[in-house]
Amino acid sequence: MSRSGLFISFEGIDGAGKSSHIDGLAQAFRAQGRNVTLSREPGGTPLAEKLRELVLNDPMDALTEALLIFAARRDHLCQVIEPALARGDVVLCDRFTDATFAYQGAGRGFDTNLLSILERMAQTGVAPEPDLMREPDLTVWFDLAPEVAAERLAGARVPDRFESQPVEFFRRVAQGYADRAAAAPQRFARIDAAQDRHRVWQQLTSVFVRKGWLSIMVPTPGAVA
Ligand SMILES: Nc1ncnc2c1ncn2[C@@H]1O[C@H](COP(=O)(O)OP(=O)(O)OP(=O)(O)O)[C@@H](O)[C@H]1O
Ligand SMILES: Cc1cn([C@H]2C[C@H](O)[C@@H](COP(=O)(O)O)O2)c(=O)[nH]c1=O
Repeated sequence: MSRSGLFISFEGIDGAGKSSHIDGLAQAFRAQGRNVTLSREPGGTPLAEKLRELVLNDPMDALTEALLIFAARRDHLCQVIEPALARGDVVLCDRFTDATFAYQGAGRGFDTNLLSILERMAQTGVAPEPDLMREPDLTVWFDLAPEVAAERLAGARVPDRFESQPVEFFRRVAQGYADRAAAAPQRFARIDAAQDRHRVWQQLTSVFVRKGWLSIMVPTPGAVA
């Protein structure tokens, strides 16, 4: 029997802890017989990865930044996400369009009406249903205070154009995520990312079990039985 694809995005401010859990979820889905496509934004295709390098490192104005991000997203949808969903894969994507509304919209103060127009242009006409604007089936939001995220990231890596922003920027980004979640509560699952890794993993997997997408609670990756 063919299975429907699932498109799941992971969001949160830099350092919230998303990436620490995405591989574990991929393993959990694979253990239950699902094919998984792992990807990230900006990025996920050779072209989009080149655009990622520019967006994360080169100075540019806000419109250029938004256009490059949506160009990368369009390529990613065409080359990776839609084909994977058509095969019935579970697509686990580290960030998607909510990041654009949170970072470029709330963080940078870019016009969100214009972002909505770009979103419709970039995300429509790729799915088999011609009028469908592709969006995630579920968005897992790792909610963490910017001060805690900054402590976790301190000294961990050389900061890029976003990571080097002051804490006030991340307060606006965090509020941007909260607003997006409030506007689409049926799509969002909030994770309290201030908990320790084990509890974050438990809360995360319980979301998937409740939806019927994972059939059992999955042990924390690396945990000794
Ligand atoms: N629950 C946790 N408690 C304490 N530290 C954590 C927790 N989860 C992750 N970390 C640590 O915080 C740092 C950031 O985690 P991670 O890279 O997973 O975040 P992220 O949301 O993917 O960040 P980014 O989007 O900036 O890549 C890492 O050093 C990681 O080991
Ligand atoms: C998709 C997307 C991302 N960003 C920012 C957010 C992060 O600072 C970086 C990506 O780095 P990560 O370590 O892979 O999380 O890009 C953005 O500003 N707008 C977006 O749409």
